[in-house]
Amino acid sequence: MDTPALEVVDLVKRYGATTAVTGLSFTARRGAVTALLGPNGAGKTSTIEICEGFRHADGGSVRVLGRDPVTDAAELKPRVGVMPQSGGVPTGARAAEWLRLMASFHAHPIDPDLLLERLGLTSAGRTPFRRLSGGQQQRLSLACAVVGRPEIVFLDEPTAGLDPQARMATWDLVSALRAAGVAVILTTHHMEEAERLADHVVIIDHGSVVTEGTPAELTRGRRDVCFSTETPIDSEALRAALPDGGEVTSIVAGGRHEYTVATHAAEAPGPEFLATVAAWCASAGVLAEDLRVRRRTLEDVFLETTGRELRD
Ligand SMILES: Nc1ncnc2c1ncn2[C@@H]1O[C@H](COP(=O)(O)OP(=O)(O)OP(=O)(O)O)[C@@H](O)[C@H]1O
Repeated sequence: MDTPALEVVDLVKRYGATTAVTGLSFTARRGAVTALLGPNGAGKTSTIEICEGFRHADGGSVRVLGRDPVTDAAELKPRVGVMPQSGGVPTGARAAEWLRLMASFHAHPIDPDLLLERLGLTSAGRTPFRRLSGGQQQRLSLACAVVGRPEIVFLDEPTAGLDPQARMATWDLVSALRAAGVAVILTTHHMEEAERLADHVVIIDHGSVVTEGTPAELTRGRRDVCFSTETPIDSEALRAALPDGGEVTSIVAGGRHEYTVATHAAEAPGPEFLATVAAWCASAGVLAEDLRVRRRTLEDVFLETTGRELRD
């Protein structure tokens, strides 16, 4: 079996009295995108920075391409791409010159001009880093991380604050890296990003893994029945009509009442559950518009596993 591109075992990181990472373990494959999801302060950046060799662990172990990120740093440097959350490029450096310089450190780099074009940065090539927009700075950092054709690349919130076009260009690049056999490790707060890009999702909270799997595995077997109405319904009466009790929640959006009906049964609601909801609506004279079975999303799973309270 292939050795994993990244292996994190029982990782611990403390900052004074704060334990940011508490026995965290996961692995990441080559040719796959592994997404680390977690609320603010969950320990994602600390974990990534230890993997990058920028921070020392207080316990556990990390192997990047089978090597130790601190003691084998020199050997790993040309094989590992790093896009930090911010910075990494001198403020006065012109975008294209800097990327060409980065490319010159590698034996078989991607053509820097091609990469600039791909990320929509060609016209900003002569602009010093500090004068680039936030989104352009981010894309240049991404270009620097991948120009050397790394075997593994760490992207810390690569699309935070990007407009939809720039986000799409970033997603395309991540998909191309994956197809080329690169192990992509990314942190993100965008559930859609994880759902679309990730082969493996690791949800982290309070410094350890709360659940992990493919997006399909994580959302499997979880479905709700949803519909909307012009006027409010008697939610309690609908709940009472459900075979297993179930749960009816509602929100008001755009002046409409949107209902979500979930089952408490272990298995996903089947055709009869949908029929029960439809039959109750008919008997109550409720026109259930947009009635559908909705697969639960990664965002639902994220909120279920990490809770709804706000973090510092
Ligand atoms: N250099 C530091 N000194 C002290 N505490 C730190 C330091 N870096 C991080 N922490 C603390 O460690 C915890 C984990 O932070 P970390 O940045 O790893 O989380 P995160 O999951 O990346 O969060 P975010 O999504 O907000 O980027 C937080 O409580 C944070 O305040």
